[in-house]
Amino acid sequence: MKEHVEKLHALSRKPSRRIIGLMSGTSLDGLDVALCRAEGSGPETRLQVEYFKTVPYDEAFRNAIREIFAKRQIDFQQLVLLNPLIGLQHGQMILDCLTEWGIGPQEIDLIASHGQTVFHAPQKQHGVAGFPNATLQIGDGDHIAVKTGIITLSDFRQKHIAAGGEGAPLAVYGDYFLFSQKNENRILLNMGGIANFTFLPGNLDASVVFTTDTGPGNTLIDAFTRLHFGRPFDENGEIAASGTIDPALLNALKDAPFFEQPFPKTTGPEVFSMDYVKNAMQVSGRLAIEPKDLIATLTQFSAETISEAIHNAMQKGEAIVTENGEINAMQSGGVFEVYASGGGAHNPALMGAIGKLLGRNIRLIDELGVAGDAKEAVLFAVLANEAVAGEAVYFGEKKGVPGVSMGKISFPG
Ligand SMILES: Nc1ncnc2c1ncn2[C@@H]1O[C@H](COP(=O)(O)OP(=O)(O)OP(=O)(O)O)[C@@H](O)[C@H]1O
Ligand SMILES: CC(=O)N[C@H]1[C@@H]2OC[C@@H](O2)[C@@H](O)[C@@H]1O[C@H](C)C(=O)O
Repeated sequence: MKEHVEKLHALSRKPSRRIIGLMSGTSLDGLDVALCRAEGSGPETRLQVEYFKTVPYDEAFRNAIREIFAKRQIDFQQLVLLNPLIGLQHGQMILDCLTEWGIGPQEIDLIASHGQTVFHAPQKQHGVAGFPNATLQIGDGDHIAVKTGIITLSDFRQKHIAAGGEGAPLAVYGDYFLFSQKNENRILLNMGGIANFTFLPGNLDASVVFTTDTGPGNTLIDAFTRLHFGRPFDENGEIAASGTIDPALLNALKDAPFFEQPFPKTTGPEVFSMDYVKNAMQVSGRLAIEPKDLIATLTQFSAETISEAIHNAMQKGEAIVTENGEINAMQSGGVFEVYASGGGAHNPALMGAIGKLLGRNIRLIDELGVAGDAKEAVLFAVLANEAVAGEAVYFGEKKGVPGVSMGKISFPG
């Protein structure tokens, strides 16, 4: 119906847009809902977070997702049923947030929905000849649009893959638009289930902006804290702080092809799973390790792989992009600031270890005006803002940051 297209056209010309960004990540802790007001677009984007809430998932919903999450073999019907159910649940969670905030759905211009990643399979990881990079996010956007009455953009990662990327990390676009600062080289480190970072050069050159996953953030710490301690995560890193790092197990954990791959690269719990850890325990002869020592070692594993990735990317180097578009090193001269976000920023054991390994104070993204827990949801609001109101931005020829608009549009009627 053309009224919808006309509405979209009108909101692309509004001086500012109210956009709800949604993120539910690999930790399955809940849905992050960020109500943002965005003005302008691209590097001129100005964004204010008006409201933010993480709506926790109940145990039954979380378990239903876990049945199919990051698994090679699943009950196919469960996947099909969850696709609309997650859309409906997310739609209801948005309506509940709006009621709590005293805002009507008609006051919102757009929803930007990440959906739930159920399987991430970059070519380098699946290795199946003739098949492309692949990733799947479910939680259908049409269901969110119809449930809320709000135009919804969803399924952002497919365009990134279609344009040559691995479908992640997508944070890089919003990171560049919102957090670049002249004369300060910045690393924005996000530690969710999986950790990633964006490099923002102090000369603001978009063609040098770069992003990559580094490996596990909290996913393994969470899984083994759940198994051995019956808690969802190692609150404030207390278990890690009470344990001793096991060097043999740590070495075995770090022995994976992912860590040898050039930047940019992406991964997920498909690789960094409980079986991955059990295999490393076997290889290193540490099957009987004390649970608290295991948590300490897994925390150090995340800290070392994060720090080494940042260190390797930031070393002095001439070549930034190799002939085939891979990243060699940054022209940072080793001078940069690190700003952390995501749940891992609340874990002092992890933060402390990274600071020690990098020999610098790790700052919090909150200093730059956005709460660390809200950042990923905010970044999807930025992607939706770009899709409806942005101009083309050229990010150079390197891999991982194609200059394309992302998100599929669902109209409510
Ligand atoms: N106080 C705390 N102490 C230790 N860890 C914490 C604390 N608060 C949150 N976390 C960690 O943060 C995790 C949630 O992080 P976050 O919401 O950023 O992940 P996500 O968005 O689901 O993952 P991803 O970014 O990989 O998709 C929790 O599962 C837990 O491991
Ligand atoms: C496939 C997928 O969902 N990847 C997530 C995950 O969580 C962190 C890391 O792995 C990152 O690559 C990505 O999310 C963020 C939001 C991103 O795309 O920037």
